[in-house]
Amino acid sequence: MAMNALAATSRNFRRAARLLGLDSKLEKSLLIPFREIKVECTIPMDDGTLASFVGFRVQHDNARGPMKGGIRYHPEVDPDEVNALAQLMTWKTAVAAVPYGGAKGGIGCSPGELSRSELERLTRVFTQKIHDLIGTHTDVPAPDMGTNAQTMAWMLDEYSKFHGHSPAVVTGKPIDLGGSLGRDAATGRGVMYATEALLAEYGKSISGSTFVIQGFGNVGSWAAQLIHERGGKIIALGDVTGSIRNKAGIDIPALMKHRNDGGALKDFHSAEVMDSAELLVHDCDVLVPCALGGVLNKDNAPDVKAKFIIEAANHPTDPEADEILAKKGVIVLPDIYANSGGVIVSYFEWVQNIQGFMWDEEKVNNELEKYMSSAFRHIKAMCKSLDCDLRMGAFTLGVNRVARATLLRGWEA
Ligand SMILES: NC(=O)C1=CN([C@@H]2O[C@H](COP(=O)(O)OP(=O)(O)OC[C@H]3O[C@@H](n4cnc5c(N)ncnc54)[C@H](O)[C@@H]3O)[C@@H](O)[C@H]2O)C=CC1
Ligand SMILES: O=C(O)CCC(=O)C(=O)O
Repeated sequence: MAMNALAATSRNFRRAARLLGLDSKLEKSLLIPFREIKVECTIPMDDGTLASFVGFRVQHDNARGPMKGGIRYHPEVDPDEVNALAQLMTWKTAVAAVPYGGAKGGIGCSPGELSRSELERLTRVFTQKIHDLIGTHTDVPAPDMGTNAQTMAWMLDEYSKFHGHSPAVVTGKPIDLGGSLGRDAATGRGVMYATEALLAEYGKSISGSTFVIQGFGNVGSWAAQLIHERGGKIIALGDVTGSIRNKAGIDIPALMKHRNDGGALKDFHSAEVMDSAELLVHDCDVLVPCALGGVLNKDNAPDVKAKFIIEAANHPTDPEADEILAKKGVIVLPDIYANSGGVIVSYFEWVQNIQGFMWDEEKVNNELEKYMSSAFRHIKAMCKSLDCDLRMGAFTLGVNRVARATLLRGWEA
């Protein structure tokens, strides 16, 4: 059973605040969100009936810049989860050293059960309800689970009806509307760079290591392709429809083709179907969760066999699981660093929109690699100076940067 996401994230924040010796009033102020928005979104469905959904945007902190974070469409979206994810964005943008604060949004819905036109109407109504609270220099949404570049195109269009053409109000847009080359792959590419950096610390590399991946959407499929390209052997993989394995390594380009042709994972010809409950505890060198939060908890952590966990998803590991995994000697690379490639390239997209100048893909990927490797060095330095694990190294790095910005702005009023 997973812990409440907000309780788990706040627990990690408080541990970091204690390690940093943060003033208790500043600690309290950093934890409370700047603003929580909850809106009713009622739309006509294709059959003529009305349906109502609840949309959220939590703007957690803006001390370091405009608030930034994705919009999730998923049935389990709730205020505590969005709040936790918004808080994680604040520490993540600080770890990545991009000039943003943190936010996250979502709508409680099942996107797979809505038609394209229903999704468009829902996105437009949600944007109408929040348009005066987001903006290029206040809060900049992006895609997350269940949303994509098309969702951002609808948000951009709806927002622009109120405020004039505003390409930098969302990132993760289609290239034709000012999206950045490389943004689609960026989170997965960042996961690959982060994995390389971590394995190198232990004298290992992607090539020759075995991987298990949960989630085969934007993040999971790009991570799988890039790990595969670098010689990593992906021996098991799963999504919401089921899981597959192949000891010799799954042929990822063939699986991509199968998926893009509309095939389900379980019908992929050159792998055997396995029980999804076994996926996260499958024997491997590196486990890469790329789907939901809370999937590694006190119930399954004792059975994890991976030596390394790369948190490509947000908040896949409970603090209770962290303790169990640490005792087993499993090294966990935390989400606020491991999946920061997405927001880093979102920053590049925003910069390009504001400058009105497009970068080529090579520049995007080279800059992404520089930001990822710099953040890793800074996290390692925090781990060394505070004698802590990678999660606390990343949290203390992020929290300290936000605390400094807050104090510099004159928090002591
Ligand atoms: N898209 C982005 O740029 C970023 C995403 N993330 C995080 O990465 C994770 C995945 O996001 P995306 O790939 O964008 O979402 P997506 O919607 O493109 O893909 C989600 C994947 O998770 C799978 N999934 C859903 N429920 C599952 C379950 N119960 N068991 C197994 N698989 C399940 C889906 O089948 C799908 O393959 C989320 O935690 C998200 O917050 C983090 C940073 C940036
Ligand atoms: O690209 C972005 O702005 C945010 C992506 C996101 O939601 C995340 O990193 O969790």
